[in-house]
Amino acid sequence: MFADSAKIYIRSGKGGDGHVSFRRELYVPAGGPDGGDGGRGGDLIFEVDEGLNTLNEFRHVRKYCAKDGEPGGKRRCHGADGADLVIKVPPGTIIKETETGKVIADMSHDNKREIILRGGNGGKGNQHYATPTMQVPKYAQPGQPSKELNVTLELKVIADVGLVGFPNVGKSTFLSRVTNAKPKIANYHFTTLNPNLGVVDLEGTDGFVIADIPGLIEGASEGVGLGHEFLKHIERTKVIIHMVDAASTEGRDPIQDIKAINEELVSYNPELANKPQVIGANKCDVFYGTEEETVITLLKEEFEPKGIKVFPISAVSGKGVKELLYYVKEQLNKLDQEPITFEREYFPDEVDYSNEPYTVEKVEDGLYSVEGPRIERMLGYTNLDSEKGFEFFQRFLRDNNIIEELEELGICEGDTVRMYGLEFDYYK
Ligand SMILES: Nc1nc2c(ncn2[C@@H]2O[C@H](COP(=O)(O)OP(=O)(O)OP(=O)(O)O)[C@@H](O)[C@H]2O)c(=O)[nH]1
Ligand SMILES: [Mg+2]
Repeated sequence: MFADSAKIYIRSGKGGDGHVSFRRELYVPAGGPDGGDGGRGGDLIFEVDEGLNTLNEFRHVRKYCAKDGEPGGKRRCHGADGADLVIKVPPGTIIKETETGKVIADMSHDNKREIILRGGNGGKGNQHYATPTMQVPKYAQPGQPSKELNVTLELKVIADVGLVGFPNVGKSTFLSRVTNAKPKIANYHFTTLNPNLGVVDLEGTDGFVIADIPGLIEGASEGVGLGHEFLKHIERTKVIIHMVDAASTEGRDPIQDIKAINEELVSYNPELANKPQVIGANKCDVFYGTEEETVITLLKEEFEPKGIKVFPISAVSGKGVKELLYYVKEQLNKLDQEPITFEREYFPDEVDYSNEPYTVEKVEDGLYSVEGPRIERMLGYTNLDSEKGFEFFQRFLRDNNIIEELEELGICEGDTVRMYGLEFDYYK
């Protein structure tokens, strides 16, 4: 079965915690701190594998986690780094955040490898925290937490040209006529359920790729029929060949058909209206006498003033097909050669923690405590050893009104503030 989308859960590795330990040597009564640093957590990486062309594998495994970093050890022992996890995807895979549908990465063209979630840094061991005033630091930095996300993978067909139209108008017949592809052709609706790709080998040119998109119907943009699943493939094509049953073999009006499909395209994505479009007025071999001229003239009068050229063709006999292909190639050449890529809209690293709660409490006279996941996280990220880190820490307390709250509780100079095993003296 062809899978063109999959939902998975991904997680980077957590950083290993820093270690708290003290040197113990014979004849040395109180050795200094020697707790080692934790290892880095593994990154979660997506990589293009040119040999893949479906997302089938993601049907079986839905959870992907990079390895956590090991904690630091005694005697300055550095914890091992966690292994990265590399997820292989076919070219043209788009990674979106599941809940918002925002694009995280577009794995196509030059983008062959991208780190989607970074592993957490390892925490520093207590060996780093000895200062002249604190000889026995009982604190080590926790490792940075892992990052997790639910993502949706979508495989978009990368073709220069998309064949769109109602079911049964002859899209697959056309594809089989002009390319090496061998799609199923039959006289019923929705013969094609998955997009087929084919390469057009056009004399004197470097050819191009056509995708045969499954039949669209009214309401496709709202998910009716099979359209919704496949409309997204059209977004990536540069030129649209709009196939229509000009001979009305099923009794429908070709002009109304074209208008209906174009409305679906635009309501799915208004930018689709800007793509160059060419009409393949198919099944012209069915006409008798002057019928063809009458219908083609009507089509031309309706669409050519809008810049959409009409080509009478027969996908079965091959009549008119070459002319249409050369015109399509001309349109492709006119376009700016920039490949279509999807811009990044979602940034997993910029998760907003500003709503996480914290508590500021008076434990006893002269002792206060500040706690909460946000505080712990901040301490985990901050190297209090460095001047910059300490400045950041103070600014954080001020910006988040923590100092203000402490003052409201009646803190005085020289009192102690406890945060996750760390103790600070309060001075204005
Ligand atoms: N007379 C005639 N019949 C055609 C022509 N092109 C296609 N057909 C017939 O129309 C029917 C549908 O053709 P397909 O190529 O399967 O149509 P499709 O647009 O791919 O259909 P779906 O995959 O169902 O959307 C088949 O019976 C074809 O033989 C043509 O140029 N002339
Ligand atoms: Mg078909």
